[in-house]
Amino acid sequence: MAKMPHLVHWLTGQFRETEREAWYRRAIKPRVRCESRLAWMLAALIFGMFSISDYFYVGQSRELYLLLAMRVVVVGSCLFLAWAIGRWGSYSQRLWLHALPLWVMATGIILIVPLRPDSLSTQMMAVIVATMAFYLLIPNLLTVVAMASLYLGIGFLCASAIFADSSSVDVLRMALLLIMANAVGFCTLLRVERLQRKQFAILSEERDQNRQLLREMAHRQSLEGQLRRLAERDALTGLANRRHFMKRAQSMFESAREVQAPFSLFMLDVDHFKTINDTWGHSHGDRVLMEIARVCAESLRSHDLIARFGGEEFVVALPDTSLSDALPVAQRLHRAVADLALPFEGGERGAAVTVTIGIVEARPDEDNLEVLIHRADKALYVGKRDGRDQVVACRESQA
Ligand SMILES: Nc1nc2c(ncn2[C@@H]2O[C@H](COP(=O)(O)OP(=O)(O)OP(=O)(O)O)[C@@H](O)[C@H]2O)c(=O)[nH]1
Repeated sequence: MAKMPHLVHWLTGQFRETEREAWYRRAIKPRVRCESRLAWMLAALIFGMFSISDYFYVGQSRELYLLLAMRVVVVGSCLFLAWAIGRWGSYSQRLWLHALPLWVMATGIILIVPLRPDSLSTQMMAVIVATMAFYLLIPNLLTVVAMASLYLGIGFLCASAIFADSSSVDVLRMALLLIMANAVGFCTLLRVERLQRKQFAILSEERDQNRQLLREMAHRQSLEGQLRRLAERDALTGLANRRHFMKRAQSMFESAREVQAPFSLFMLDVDHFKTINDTWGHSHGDRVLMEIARVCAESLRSHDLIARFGGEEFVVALPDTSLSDALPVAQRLHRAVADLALPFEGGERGAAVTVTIGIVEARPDEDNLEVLIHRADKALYVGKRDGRDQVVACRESQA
């Protein structure tokens, strides 16, 4: 958890780190734009409405027209600036745009003193309300508001002394009231600024932790996936391994039995693989196995299952396939392997590799996958015994 007391400046209420402060201001930009626009529209409306009291104080005179002209300029400027803030106010880059209406409004309030010197007490109240509104109603940075409020207070006191002939005691009384209003507004806004930033810091930290957590979860899931694949795959050929084959083939076999669909299986064994190893080396033998795995996998349908059963032996499960349909598939694999041209180290073309395949179809009463594999093995043995390089189907009579 971040150390909050050191995070925010005690006097300005801003983050000490400029990067973080800029990030915060960017984050609250839309809200500030919207609230500022509404607040300035409201402030301009109220300031404009005081034209009614102008009429009662000064009557139809030159001062009234001057007051009306000044109010129109201030209201118009504030409305224009409210629109500009809504459109361009960024709060982090164009701070002056947010400060400008404060200074315009403050100038308008100060200018009332020479034009309506008789209503100083009402104006004093208006200044206090305006000061509080600067601090609490219109979103702005504390430093910006404090400067504008200082300008309003000093300007008003000076105007009162010069144009309303206020005594020094009255000016002092008004100065104390303004100091009080400023102190209350400053402390309240400082508290709000600090609280909002602390809240933002906590939220960002939580968001960072969540993101980190999500990253870790994704990493963990991908590791689990990798581990699962490693546990299910044969490291050399990338095909399913024996254990995974038994699990999946069993469920395929059971599904086929449930709907009484045909189910075939064949065992494929590389001929004279020992000789290949002994003649060309173990790594060439590995390449032969990988190539056979590749061509076999490419020749099968997506819902067939091929696995390396062990050594140079492969097994294929063919759901929804009868023996008569499995036979051409096995012959296709047999041909594809025979057509393989496996170059040796140095580019020399290798001798043809052949395979023997034993095929079997599950009987309707058969419910044991191991027995089915055993029968396919027997057909394979027959093929090996009869000279290899062939496809042998296990007929009922051979079972
Ligand atoms: N290169 C390589 N050889 C392997 C691998 N697994 C098993 N072998 C070898 O495969 C050979 C299998 O030999 P055998 O069981 O006698 O079979 P074969 O020579 O193919 O003879 P037949 O099957 O009767 O045609 C052995 O020499 C094993 O060492 C492997 O992953 N890579």
